[in-house]
Amino acid sequence: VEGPGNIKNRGNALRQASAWRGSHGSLLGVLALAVMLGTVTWLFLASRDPYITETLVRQSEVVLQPRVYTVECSEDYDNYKRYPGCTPQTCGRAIIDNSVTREEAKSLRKLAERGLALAGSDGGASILDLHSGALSMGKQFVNIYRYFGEQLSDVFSEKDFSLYREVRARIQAVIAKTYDLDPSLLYLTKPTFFSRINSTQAKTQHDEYWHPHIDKVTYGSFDYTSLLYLSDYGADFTGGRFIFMDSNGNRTVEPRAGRISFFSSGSENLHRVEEVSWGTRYAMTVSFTCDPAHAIADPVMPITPV
Ligand SMILES: O=C(O)CCC(=O)C(=O)O
Ligand SMILES: [Fe+2]
Repeated sequence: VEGPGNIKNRGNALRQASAWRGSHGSLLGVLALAVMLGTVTWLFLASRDPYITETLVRQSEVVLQPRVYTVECSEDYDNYKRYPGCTPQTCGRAIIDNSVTREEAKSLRKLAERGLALAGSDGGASILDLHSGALSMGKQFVNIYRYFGEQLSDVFSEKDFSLYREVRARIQAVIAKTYDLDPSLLYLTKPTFFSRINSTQAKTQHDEYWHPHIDKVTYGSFDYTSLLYLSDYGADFTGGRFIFMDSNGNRTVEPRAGRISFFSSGSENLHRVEEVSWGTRYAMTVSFTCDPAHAIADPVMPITPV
């Protein structure tokens, strides 16, 4: 309950304010408006993730025809021999969800889980490369074929390797079809690997998967990069979106099990992976070169001596 004193005080204050407003009214109004506008703008910008500008495809969507985004090719390809029918002439990105089934993606994830359970990085990012045999272990890598030898027949089967080959061939076919290439002129190249990422703090540079990079610079032989996602953004993990870093903003792909994202590997497709904040993210990197000298054979089940 306000006493008479308070009412009097307020009366004085109001009188003083109105006298002041008499001479400075319009200036005060403009200032107040500017401060208000500034605050609203700041709140709006601060509430947005500065790295995300546009989502190309959400986890919940199912893309049944390749969703293609064309970007101008960089000059990177000029520094390499050109292979007609393969070297990118149209560059860009594309996403497709029905070339690999979710069942197949699940089987591949199980394969990756079993392989990575043999060791794994101390930091948040582990890889398993069935071609070279490289497997993250602690702060380094081991060669599974040498290190685990015969034990591997308890971990992998011929079926796992044939599934890899089958899926690799289907990815190759969809890339060729989308970019109007001769599929027989694309060759699998290295490295090709499964990745497992969680939110454990990085212990070595190998764990720092989130840095922006250009695959053609990082891996040399790549002309087309593809990623087959083996787990679901939002359900299996959070963070971990794939981000194309264009000069006019970022464009993201939300991983979905069975989703293939493929793109030309030059600097027109600078990209990074957002840090995983919760859960575990599995993916498979499968890339192709136009240069037969950089071709590798499909991984094969090691023959165990009898
Ligand atoms: O896992 C991803 O989404 C991208 C990985 C990547 O950029 C790479 O392997 O070069
Ligand atoms: Fe990459």
